Amino acid sequence: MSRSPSLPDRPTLDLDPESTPTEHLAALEDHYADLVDVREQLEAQLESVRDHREDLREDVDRLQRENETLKTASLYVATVEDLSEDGAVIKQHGNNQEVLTELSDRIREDIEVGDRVAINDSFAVQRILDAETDARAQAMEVDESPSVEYADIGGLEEELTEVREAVEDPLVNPEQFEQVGVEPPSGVLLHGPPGTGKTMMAKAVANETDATFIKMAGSELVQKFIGEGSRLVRDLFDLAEQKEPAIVFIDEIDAVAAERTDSKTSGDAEVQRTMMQLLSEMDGFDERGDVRIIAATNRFDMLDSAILRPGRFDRLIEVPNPEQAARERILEIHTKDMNLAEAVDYATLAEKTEGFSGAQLESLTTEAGMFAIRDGRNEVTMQDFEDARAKLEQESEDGTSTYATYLH
Ligand SMILES: Nc1ncnc2c1ncn2[C@@H]1O[C@H](COP(=O)(O)OP(=O)(O)OP(=O)(O)O)[C@@H](O)[C@H]1O
Repeated sequence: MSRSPSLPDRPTLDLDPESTPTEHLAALEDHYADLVDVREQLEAQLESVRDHREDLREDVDRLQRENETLKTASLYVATVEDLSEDGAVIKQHGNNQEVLTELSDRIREDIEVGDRVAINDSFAVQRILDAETDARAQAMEVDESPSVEYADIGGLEEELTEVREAVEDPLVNPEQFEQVGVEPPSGVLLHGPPGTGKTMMAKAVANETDATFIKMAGSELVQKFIGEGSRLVRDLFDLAEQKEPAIVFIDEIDAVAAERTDSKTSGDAEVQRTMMQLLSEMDGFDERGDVRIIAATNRFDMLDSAILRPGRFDRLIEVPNPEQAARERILEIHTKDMNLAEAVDYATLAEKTEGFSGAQLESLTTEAGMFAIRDGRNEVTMQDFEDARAKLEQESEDGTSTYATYLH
């Protein structure tokens, strides 16, 4: 709010040249008195503006402190059950404790019955949270029928066979496992550098088994509020059960399943709780029906061994960067709709792209196409691929490429 006090009028001095010296002096004295008066008014205004500035400073300090507390303290989540003159009746998630709590003016303006709110240790409402459905929709990607096919994946034949055995067979042919008397593997963990086709494989299996693909990034499970991460894990598995057959894909699982360090911060404990929820969902998996779970990580070395125990992620599949033949195949897949000059040779291109991931090879083909377009041609030449490679390597050296560390 801006406050601009109006300034007093500036006194003027009109001396009559005809006046006597006595009148002259009287006029000057009057003028002096006016000036003193204005000065007093201005000083009073200055004082009040200073007071106002002090008030504002105090407000800023208080808000900063509140902000800090909000950022650092662990908060609990509750639902607003009722609103009255006295405040709000809220029910805390997890223990279902009902409490009547007063509301600050700021919160009172916006709060409604049914809202999810963040509360502190003294049950004071700190924030109104986004609607649950939004949080859920944001955190999960649901694809009823992904379009990736096995044929779209270059290389990774053995890896794909393993994934299919562990995920597809139990969905398509469960009797086989019953007849032989073995439990199908619970969870499959794909590990390897970024952009090597882990997500693609999970999507392709979902497509080929007519299962719904439900993806959640591990980083989404690391939530600010106590109980929220575990709640999302429960939501994830409940949704999978509703949509069965379904494939649950948890990307970046290391975000919740990294080996604990010595730190005992509350954030760490919360991540630990989320992981325990994930493990317990997996342990109770048999009753879940046709739901299979695939997880992926680029940081296998960091994982907590609890997650790798039998009955959990007990099928580990490494997904490496592609070898020569696989690189040729990936280039072929990603150029199948491109108009290539005759001289474009996959084997030579594959030789020159050692160390590239599938995702980088895909960027290479797109970049090569862009060079042709910029040059006004409708045919992509070997030189375009060479220019594209130079550009990607340059970006990798400058650190502007997402895959920088994987380029040699
Ligand atoms: N083996 C492959 N065959 C064909 N295309 C591939 C292959 N690997 C990666 N790609 C291309 O790269 C894109 C990214 O791959 P994907 O998302 O499957 O990688 P990811 O291993 O899951 O990576 P991240 O670990 O970064 O999540 C794919 O959409 C695809 O176009």
